[in-house]
Amino acid sequence: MMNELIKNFGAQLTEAIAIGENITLTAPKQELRNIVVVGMGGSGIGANFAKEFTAEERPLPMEVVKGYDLPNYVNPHSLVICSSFSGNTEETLIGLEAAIAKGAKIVCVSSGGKMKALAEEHGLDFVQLPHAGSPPRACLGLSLVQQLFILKFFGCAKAERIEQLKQSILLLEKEQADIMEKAKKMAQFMSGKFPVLYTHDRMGSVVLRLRQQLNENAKILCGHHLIPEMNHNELVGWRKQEGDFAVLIFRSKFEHERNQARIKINKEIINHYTQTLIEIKLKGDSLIEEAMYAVHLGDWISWELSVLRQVDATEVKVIDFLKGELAGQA
Ligand SMILES: O=P(O)(O)OC[C@H]1O[C@@H](O)[C@@H](O)[C@@H](O)[C@@H]1O
Repeated sequence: MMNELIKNFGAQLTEAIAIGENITLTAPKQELRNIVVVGMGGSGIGANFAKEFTAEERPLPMEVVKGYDLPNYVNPHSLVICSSFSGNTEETLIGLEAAIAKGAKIVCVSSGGKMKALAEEHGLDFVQLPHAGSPPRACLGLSLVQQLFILKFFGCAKAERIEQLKQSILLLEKEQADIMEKAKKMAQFMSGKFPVLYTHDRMGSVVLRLRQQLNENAKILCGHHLIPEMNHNELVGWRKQEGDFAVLIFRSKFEHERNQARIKINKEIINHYTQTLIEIKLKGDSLIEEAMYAVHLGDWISWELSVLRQVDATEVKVIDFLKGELAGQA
């Protein structure tokens, strides 16, 4: 059941750190100049988090690819991390094959599938994830933590980030009951409304994650955007809205001070058009702790909404249907 998997998030982070502390990676043959992570859905988003968590210290540019095409600049000076929980996602496998052809330094992160077979065939670094067969989105902790360890190995993440992950586990343990209670209330607040999620640009992965979880677990559409960029477009879109919205603004201690000023004004403006706007203050002493707190709260919200809407949180039959149709057209 999805609620059991959600409940296990802290334990999953612990398991992931133990795996990360023991991974074996090999040094690149060429000096690295850039990083590309290829991954879709629940496996791609781990890279969005890892990119934000290492923004301060990472000396190399990092791009997250969620599609068929690797950037033209990928070459033997690139680190390409391919992340697919099942190891069978079409776009990610095509990206992996392209990275092999371009001679990039490659690390694969997967529980098995075709990705593991390709990694073995080409002698690539491979990080083995456990729990094959689980829904990839319920294994975010596993893939995200491995990406941080991989970045650390290549000199792109501070050791402190792992310590902050450990702190997050303690925070989640402490806050578990409160988070579950909050999630219930939030789900009631959001029920029957179109959720619009906002936060600041240093933690965009948080709202992207919640959007994905609301889509797949609660089976609803959702919008999300970031401040300040949404001040240059989406804010105008509020002017002639007639829908029923639930606006959630995730507040963080790590907002740029100008974003703090922006959020205050944004709230006043949006409140003219909808009264159903709430702020969620994220707990935690680091960006990583705040983000893990938000992931856990958001996952529970998606679960509670699935209960209210009487939908099965686990099934994603329409994605399976789509994949079947695509296979028929190969
Ligand atoms: O992590 P992998 O297996 O590549 O899956 C990536 C994504 O694939 C989709 O089709 C769904 O199954 C998503 O829930 C999943 O996050």
